[in-house]
Amino acid sequence: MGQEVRYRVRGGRPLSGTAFIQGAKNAVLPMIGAALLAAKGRTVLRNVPVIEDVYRSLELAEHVGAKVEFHEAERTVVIDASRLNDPERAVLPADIAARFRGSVLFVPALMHRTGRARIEGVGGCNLGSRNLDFHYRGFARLGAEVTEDLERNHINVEASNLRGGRLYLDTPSHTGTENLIMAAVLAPGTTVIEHAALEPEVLDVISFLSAMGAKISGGGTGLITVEGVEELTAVEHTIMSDRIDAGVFAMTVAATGGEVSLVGANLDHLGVARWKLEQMGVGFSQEGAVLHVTRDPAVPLRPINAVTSPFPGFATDLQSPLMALATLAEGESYIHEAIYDGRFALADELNKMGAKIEVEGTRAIVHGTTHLRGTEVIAHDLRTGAALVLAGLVAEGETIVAPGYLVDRGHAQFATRLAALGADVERVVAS
Ligand SMILES: CC(=O)N[C@H]1[C@@H](OP(=O)(O)OP(=O)(O)OC[C@H]2O[C@@H](n3ccc(=O)[nH]c3=O)[C@H](O)[C@@H]2O)O[C@H](CO)[C@@H](O)[C@@H]1O
Ligand SMILES: C=C(OP(=O)(O)O)C(=O)O
Repeated sequence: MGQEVRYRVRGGRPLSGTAFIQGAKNAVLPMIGAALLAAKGRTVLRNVPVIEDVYRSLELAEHVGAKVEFHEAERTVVIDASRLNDPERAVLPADIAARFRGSVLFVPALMHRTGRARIEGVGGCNLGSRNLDFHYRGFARLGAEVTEDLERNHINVEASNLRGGRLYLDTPSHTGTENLIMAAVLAPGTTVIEHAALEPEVLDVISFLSAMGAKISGGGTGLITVEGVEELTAVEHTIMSDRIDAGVFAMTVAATGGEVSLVGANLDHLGVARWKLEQMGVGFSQEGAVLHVTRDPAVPLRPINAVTSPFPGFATDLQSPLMALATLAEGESYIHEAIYDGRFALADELNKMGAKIEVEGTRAIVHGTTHLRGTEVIAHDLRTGAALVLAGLVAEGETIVAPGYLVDRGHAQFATRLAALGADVERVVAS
């Protein structure tokens, strides 16, 4: 992982001012994979967040044969995938692919462009069991041959003859839906995906693919139909704003108190999280593309009950900052994590800071109000890291959150953007 990054946070300041919400991590990653489907021209992606997962994704794109430019100041990525046709290079090596979940989103382009893919590792946040069976079984139903090399822990996909088919997802998997759409767009015939994901990022990916020439209908209804086309064209697309980044900033304001404008945030994309935060005492008002968030620090936060579920339910990625926020509420909050069985590693870290959280399986009770004290805590995953920075901003004294790489996987310029609101937070790099 190279340099050691940590976040040093000192609590006690209310936040005020303007924060710029980044482009969505979970939209740009599938779009980098989708850009590789275009055999001609150059794809231009705008509003790309400058985060570690995007670096990894671009490294992977180069590894398989695409030409990539990342103009960071302009938040623009240019991808030329015209020479991506060498089956020998159709490999997702563990040293890159195991560092982020989005690596699995390269498989459809490799299948279509080279006829095969070898997956040597797929990473992402360590959230307990995270299967990819819907992806592999879906590829197989579309005509691919998927085999597992148990000795090496590799998955081999041979796909010389993809064609449309009827698919059903047991749960509406977010990347599963994107991956199966991408596998279907260039496969002759009709593909139907039942019980498809409804997340706004999935719809953004559909609109990107549609601009490229794909024929996709039913996005946002749970029943998606794809008519295979012969080729896709490289286009320009502006990535939607990141609803999880927006939710984390809104919850941080909820924790410290204050008034903040979130440029680019869309209240509708917060789904149920919006209503939960309002019940806790947070004020929202949307003015065009700017979301105003207020919380009066003199009025105690109310406790909350939340169950994570696919969009528009309470987003699992916002469950960690909600848990940190609930430690400040007056009374008992109940959280049921229904998507990932490994998301509660945060509770022990918050307890080290003085929180009182009991975990039983996938349910947690947060006893508030607690007075948080700064200490050294571990970011077990991306959102745990962000939640601990949030907790540090209301804790007495200094909180050190490490490894910072995990926060940097998904939040761009996190310390800089919080500091612009008056927070005392630094990203420290030890060599
Ligand atoms: C890169 C990206 O977009 N990541 C997001 C995506 O992850 P990701 O797409 O991996 O999440 P899924 O929606 O696929 O996972 C949801 C649940 O379904 C299970 N499952 C999923 C696929 C499968 O083949 N078999 C299976 O059993 C998973 O173990 C999990 O319990 O959606 C999650 C849920 O909103 C978010 O937390 C992640 O930030
Ligand atoms: C779980 C997350 O990401 P990933 O799926 O990339 O691990 C997340 O964004 O919180």
